[in-house]
Amino acid sequence: MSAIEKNPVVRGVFDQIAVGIESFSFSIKAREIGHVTSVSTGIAKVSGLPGVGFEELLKFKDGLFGIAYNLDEAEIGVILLGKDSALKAGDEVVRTGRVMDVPVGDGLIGRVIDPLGKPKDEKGPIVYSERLPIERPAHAIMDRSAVAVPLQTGIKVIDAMIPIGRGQRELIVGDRQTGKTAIAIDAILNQHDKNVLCVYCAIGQRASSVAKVIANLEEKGAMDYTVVVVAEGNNSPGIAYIAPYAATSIAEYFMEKGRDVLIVYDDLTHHARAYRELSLLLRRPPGREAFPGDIFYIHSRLLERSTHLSDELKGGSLTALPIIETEAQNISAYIPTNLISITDGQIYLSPKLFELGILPAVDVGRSVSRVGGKAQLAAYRSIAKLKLEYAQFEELETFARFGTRLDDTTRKTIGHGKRIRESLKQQELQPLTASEQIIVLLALKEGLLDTVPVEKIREAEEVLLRNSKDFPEDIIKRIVENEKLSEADTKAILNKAQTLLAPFQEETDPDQIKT
Ligand SMILES: Nc1ncnc2c1ncn2[C@@H]1O[C@H](COP(=O)(O)OP(=O)(O)OP(=O)(O)O)[C@@H](O)[C@H]1O
Repeated sequence: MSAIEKNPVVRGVFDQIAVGIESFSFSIKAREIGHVTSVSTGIAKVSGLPGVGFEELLKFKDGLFGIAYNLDEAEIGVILLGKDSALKAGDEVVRTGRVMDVPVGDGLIGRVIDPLGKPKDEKGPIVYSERLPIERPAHAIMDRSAVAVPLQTGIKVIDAMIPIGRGQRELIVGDRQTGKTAIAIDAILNQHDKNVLCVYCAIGQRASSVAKVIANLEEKGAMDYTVVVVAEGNNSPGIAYIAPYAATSIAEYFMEKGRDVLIVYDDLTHHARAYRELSLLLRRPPGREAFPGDIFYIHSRLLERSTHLSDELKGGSLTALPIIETEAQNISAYIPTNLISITDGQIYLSPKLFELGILPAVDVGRSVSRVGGKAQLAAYRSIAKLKLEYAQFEELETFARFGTRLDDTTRKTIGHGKRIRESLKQQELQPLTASEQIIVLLALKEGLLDTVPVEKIREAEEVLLRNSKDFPEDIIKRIVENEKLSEADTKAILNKAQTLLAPFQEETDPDQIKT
């Protein structure tokens, strides 16, 4: 051994080099590159990627992405997330090793984005806290709590007769142009002081309709607590397909932070159609109405993510208002029946009522809320009878049309029912607080409006609403705090209402002359 080799410092270096050589392992990371074999609207067939996983994100040229969907041995079917006009057979495709995800975080509030997380407004780049996969498993049963807190929509007919609770999934269903979007937007506007964050997801809507919704939200200050996710009608079907999942991941982020969130899917008919288009192009076998076999599953796994989390998981909630468009009022078509069975109730909008100017055109008889009743504010119990009275009226009204002579009781029921119908009308973009609703509906239920001519009901109601601040403050506070109204409270409200309604009362029975 030479003198240099005996030097302990040099020996130490030699030892370290020896250990390094021993532990060195040579590894080559293979990068799988496939090739496009064919392209059709919204999808591409790719070969040469044997290791690709289901729903893995694939990168095409020019920043175009796709989701691996059909995994056949010879080639895979890919859903394209963008314009495919430049794509052609032979182009390279690279695996990314990850699934599709979206940016989430407080920075998204007030923003309009596309389902890929890119901004669609002119407010600069999106600032986000993390990225979440768009498809996430729904929370397990043990993670969930019962629906116990109301989600006030501000719409009288809904809050009083078809109440929605936080964590519920309530379908809004109706023909085209029956006011479906209007109901969802009113529900969003009503959350301004309720600390509920909102996500509005437009799928396949016309750009002009989406612009109108955003303008309304902005004008009423609702963008301060809303995220808008837009997949327009002219986007590729892949974008429309992922939109509700991306929006749900954004909403879930806030829910998991303990916030109450409301999400609107406008609408899932377009979503189902986009998925049908993709499935047919991917040559999946068509079933009923040419929809693929897993059409029920794509919607159930989406809506199952809405829930009310347990206190251990911070107690946040995600309430879903999916919208579905029917054709010729056919609620027994495939997609409507699927969604009716997935959700916890439905608000049915009737084109007939819409034509008659009864807005919102909610058909109370065909609408139901399967869980919200338990979460409804206690004060609404004092007006619970209204729903029954309205149903009785609707039945009798049909008979009355035949010109039969009516007895006194029937005449009174019809007169009362007409006033209920008139009082349930409500302009869009004007949600009412719970106390305002209770004042009007209590006066209605106790018959104070029965002596007001039907054509003056709106005016009389406006007087009540204008003066709603003059009603005893402690009672209003109790309504909001979910306390039951005592007999004394009811009396106090009715006394005040009676004074305000005095100028509208007619001495004779206003229905006497007409029937
Ligand atoms: N309560 C209301 N008061 C006054 N106008 C209303 C009310 N509800 C809806 N409208 C009007 O009815 C029209 C249709 O409403 P909306 O766009 O909400 O319907 P939709 O069913 O969502 O339509 P689409 O089928 O195009 O999605 C709109 O012009 C809207 O302003």
